[in-house]
Amino acid sequence: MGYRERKYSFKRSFGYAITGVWYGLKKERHMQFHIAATISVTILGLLTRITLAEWRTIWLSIGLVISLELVNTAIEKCVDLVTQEYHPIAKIAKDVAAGAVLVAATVSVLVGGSIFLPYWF
Ligand SMILES: Nc1ncnc2c1ncn2[C@@H]1O[C@H](COP(=O)(O)OP(=O)(O)OP(=O)(O)O)[C@@H](O)[C@H]1O
Repeated sequence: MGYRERKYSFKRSFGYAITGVWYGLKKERHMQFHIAATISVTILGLLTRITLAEWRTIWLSIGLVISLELVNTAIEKCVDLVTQEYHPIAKIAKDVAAGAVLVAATVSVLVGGSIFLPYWF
């Protein structure tokens, strides 16, 4: 049976997904920036004593950015698998995927600012 026809158990599929997250954390320099930002925001949130509702918004923002960074990495890898040559469509695919991360990161900064700034000023 080819690997495409195999049905994996939930536990095994979960293991593959964790491997994917681990790859993103280890190899992607942008991901390391997101992790540093997550740690900083968590420390600031604890020091500022933000509310549970505010933590939920922060967690959603962090999840959105990190998830999109993982999808961006997956798209980059797929494009590289298809072509190592310059191709205008490869450029569009990678630029649009990177744009999705940029949009989410910008919204997260706005969310963080709108939560923290009123406490501080
Ligand atoms: N095959 C290609 N054809 C055309 N343009 C490409 C191609 N590969 C990359 N690019 C251009 O170079 C940019 C950077 O691509 P690259 O794959 O190095 O991603 P990156 O953003 O540097 O990601 P990372 O640093 O996380 O690997 C892309 O956004 C795209 O504009």
